[in-house]
Amino acid sequence: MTSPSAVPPGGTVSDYYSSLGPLLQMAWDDNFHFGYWDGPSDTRSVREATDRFTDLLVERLRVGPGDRVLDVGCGIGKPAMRLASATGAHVLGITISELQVKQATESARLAELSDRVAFQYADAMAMPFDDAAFHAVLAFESINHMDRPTALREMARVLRPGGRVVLTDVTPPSDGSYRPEHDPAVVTSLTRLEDWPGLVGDAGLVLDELTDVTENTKDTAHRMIDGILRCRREFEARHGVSVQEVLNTAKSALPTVASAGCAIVVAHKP
Ligand SMILES: C[S@@+](CC[C@H](N)C(=O)[O-])C[C@H]1O[C@@H](n2cnc3c(N)ncnc32)[C@H](O)[C@@H]1O
Repeated sequence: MTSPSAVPPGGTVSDYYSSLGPLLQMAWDDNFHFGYWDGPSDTRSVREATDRFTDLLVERLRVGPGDRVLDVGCGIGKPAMRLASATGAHVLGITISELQVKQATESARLAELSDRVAFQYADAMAMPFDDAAFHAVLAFESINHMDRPTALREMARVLRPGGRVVLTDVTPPSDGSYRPEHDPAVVTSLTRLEDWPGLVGDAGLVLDELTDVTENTKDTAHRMIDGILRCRREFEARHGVSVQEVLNTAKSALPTVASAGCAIVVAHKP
């Protein structure tokens, strides 16, 4: 477990996760993404619901043993390890945070998956990989931190013909309250669900699925708040930093995510 550091003014995505990551791990899970529940009668825990969401994306990748999958914005590696275990594929996770590379690499070593799962620092908007290097690309709740057209073009470039891109995006609250010009966040931006067919087509990909899963992910916000309240004392004792301080430094992204929706996008390279 690492200790949080403050996000400097104008801080980067990497600063944001250095600050919020340790709190997310304690209050939520090592999966840094939304949970997926079938409805009010679904009693899955946060761990189960976040793994479930991973499984729903993994099945859409359609990969198997020997395939090479790129996990764009891999967090601390939990989805990549689950993907490799479930499919037998080789997975390379990239993130813009050196700290996450370190944590994810250590987790893969402990899980004895280092022969098939690796992590490296790389910017998804300028990837250091050859064209057509991967059979499939996963981007789980990471493209909201990127310039979408640039990131999608890069994903299309490194993908083999016939390969699939499977991603989730955070969508604006349906009440129209999201105002990009009022959001000082440098770390996240939202786009409407209706923009996705155009984004995919402009990147040279063919859209296979666009599903609004907001009804399934909407419990994420209140469960995360519950988690933060539950671990508050333990977090502050362990890290010597107040939870409020962490939330203040991360607040550029939190108000939007708290009432945001979620979409699954699947596309392939012709
Ligand atoms: C919400 S987390 C999701 C992590 C992981 N996919 C998961 O589901 O647990 C967003 C991730 O995107 C990464 N990220 C954001 N911008 C990036 C960029 N330009 N290049 C590579 N990774 C980036 C962050 O470092 C972080 O790992």
